[in-house]
Amino acid sequence: MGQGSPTLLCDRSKTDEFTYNFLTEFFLLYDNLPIWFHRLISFNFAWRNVPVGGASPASAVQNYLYDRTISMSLVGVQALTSFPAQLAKMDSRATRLLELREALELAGRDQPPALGEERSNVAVRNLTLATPNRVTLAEGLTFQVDKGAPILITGPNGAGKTALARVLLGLWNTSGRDMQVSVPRSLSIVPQRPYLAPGCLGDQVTYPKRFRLDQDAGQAGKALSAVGLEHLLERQEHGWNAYCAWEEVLSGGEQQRLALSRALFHQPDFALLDECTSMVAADAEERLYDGVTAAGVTPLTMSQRLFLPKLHKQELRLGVDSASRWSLAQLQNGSG
Ligand SMILES: Nc1ncnc2c1ncn2[C@@H]1O[C@H](COP(=O)(O)OP(=O)(O)OP(=O)(O)O)[C@@H](O)[C@H]1O
Repeated sequence: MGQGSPTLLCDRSKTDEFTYNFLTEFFLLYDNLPIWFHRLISFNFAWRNVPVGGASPASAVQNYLYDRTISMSLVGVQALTSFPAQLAKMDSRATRLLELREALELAGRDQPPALGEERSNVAVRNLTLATPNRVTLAEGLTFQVDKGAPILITGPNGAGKTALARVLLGLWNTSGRDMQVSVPRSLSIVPQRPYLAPGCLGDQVTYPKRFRLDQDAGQAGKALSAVGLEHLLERQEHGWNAYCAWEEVLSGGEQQRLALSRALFHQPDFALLDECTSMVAADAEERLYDGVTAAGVTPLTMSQRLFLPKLHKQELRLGVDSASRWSLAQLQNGSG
């Protein structure tokens, strides 16, 4: 390098020094950028950034090597500190894979819910009801629901009422020695918080089927009146074809009634009614349930309390303080 070179570099030294410091900081912080890039840039600036009246290129290289040693050490320390977190992530992935393998093995061994088989009743035998993280909610659960003989499934919060609904719908895994869970194909659910599909008023009643005015208006009209929502048809300017954000326009109780109207429209043989009238005025509940049974739908009613006992034949109580944590009783008032 000639004599004139340092003078030229001195003129640019302030900017270069700032850029050098900035880039060094940057690469120290974001060490996941390729190390070679860091080396290349740093070396380039170290070579050019000789301070005013100062060091030779040789000492600039020395500075660079010193910086690089520090930065590499920091990179190493950072890698070491992040290692436990990475290990935990790997461990959780491996655990999930093992769980999946176990679930697949179990599915091969135990009988899954016989969703494909046509059955005329709901039959559950020796079921161990458990959450996905294997907290047992009930053991040896056994009951049967025949057509026309509604069952009331009660229990406090967290007892497993919705969990049982999920098992019957085939959404949760089942286990238990000699276990049997058989349900008819014609089984639907009316949940506590209904899903209101984007679509017209007709679509809300016929969900998941798309509403066809010429085919569905009659049956949908009957279903809407049975749940006391016939006024919606008049209230909406476009009748069945009215569109709006239903979850904003309808009250909680109206949304629940609308969800119930779906069961009356489709008329499945059995329906899991999971606290589906919790927001409906108490004096209207009985009429709604009468409408369900009159439509030939047999309810499996999930409720925290003994609810409309005269409409149900038996009570399955979950969360009972015994070894198996459930009990089954016939209801004397069950209507025939
Ligand atoms: N996806 C899930 N993973 C793990 N545990 C769950 C899951 N869903 C529910 N649980 C647990 O399963 C237990 C039973 O829940 P479930 O919803 O069936 O109770 P419930 O009897 O319907 O209660 P509530 O009357 O409050 O609706 C609860 O302890 C709940 O925390």
